[in-house]
Amino acid sequence: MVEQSNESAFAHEQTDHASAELHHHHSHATASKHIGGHHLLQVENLGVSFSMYDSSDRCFFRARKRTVQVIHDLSVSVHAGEIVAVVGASGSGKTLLADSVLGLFEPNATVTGTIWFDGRQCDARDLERLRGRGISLVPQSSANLDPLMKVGRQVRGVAKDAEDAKRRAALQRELFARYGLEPQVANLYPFELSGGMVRRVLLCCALVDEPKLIVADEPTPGLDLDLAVRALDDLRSFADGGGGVLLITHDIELALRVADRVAVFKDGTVVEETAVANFASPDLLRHPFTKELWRALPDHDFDIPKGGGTC
Ligand SMILES: Nc1ncnc2c1ncn2[C@@H]1O[C@H](COP(=O)(O)OP(=O)(O)OP(=O)(O)O)[C@@H](O)[C@H]1O
Ligand code: NI
Repeated sequence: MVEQSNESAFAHEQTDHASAELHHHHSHATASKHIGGHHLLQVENLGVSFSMYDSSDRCFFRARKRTVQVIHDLSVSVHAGEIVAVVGASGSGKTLLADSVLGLFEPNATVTGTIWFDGRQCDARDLERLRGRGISLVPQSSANLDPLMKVGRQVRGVAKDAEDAKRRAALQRELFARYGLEPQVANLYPFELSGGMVRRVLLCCALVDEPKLIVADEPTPGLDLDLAVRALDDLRSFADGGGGVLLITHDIELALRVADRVAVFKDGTVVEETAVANFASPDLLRHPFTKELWRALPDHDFDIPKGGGTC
């Protein structure tokens, strides 16, 4: 049961008790400002909770609301040029983190904390405005494509004016060429695409908006290993071109192949944010859960691709 009164998503929080948060941050203005300006994305002390009717209470008229805290005290950051992988178990709240960064809030959600993007502190409305204009989502599945619209038109998206339409058309052709999609793919409908083509089309949809940050929510499930690796390579080249990527995945092996840093997500929070290079040895990992993840890796002499970022 969803409460419709929009009890408070972020925007509301910004006016009341998050104003306390704002003040809190001002009290260490230098540190916070430095952090906020230094990173492309900085999420600090994010909390997401939902108010719900208690399903154990069978009498409708007596139904009481309760609050479920799904994300608490979560901090994570992404520099320009960097892929930060958020790894964690299913159902632990990873998608809610993605939604929060994109300013997508359920009506029964209460979101607290601070999000900076490109040096600016953002409230819910700012994040909504940034969606597709700075921050773009690469969603998990073709369910995000319109089944009745040719993919070329979907990739080009909605243009502001004639000039923007021209720019988008040129960029769509360029992106198709870059990602190995034949020009005539633009005239196909989503059902005519293979799994690998869908993945590249979804990436092109995000890239045509020329974002600074891509949030990729589980971009690899359902792809065979070869395609999964190529999907991540595409994100890598975006980051190498100066973009930032928040890569949400439960596949730590793939994350270690492509990311610079890993944020380990457990029970609704990030318990450790560490350079990929630290996965070379469990002694370099701090949290017991991260060490556990390390032990679960099938092959411990994998290639650590690069030195990894430092914070
Ligand atoms: N609107 C909502 N009201 C109540 N609970 C919600 C709502 N949206 C999400 N949740 C709960 O939040 C929890 C985290 O969900 P989320 O989808 O973020 O997890 P996830 O880590 O992305 O999982 P997966 O790996 O399966 O994609 C789930 O238990 C879900 O039931
Ligand atoms: Ni998810």
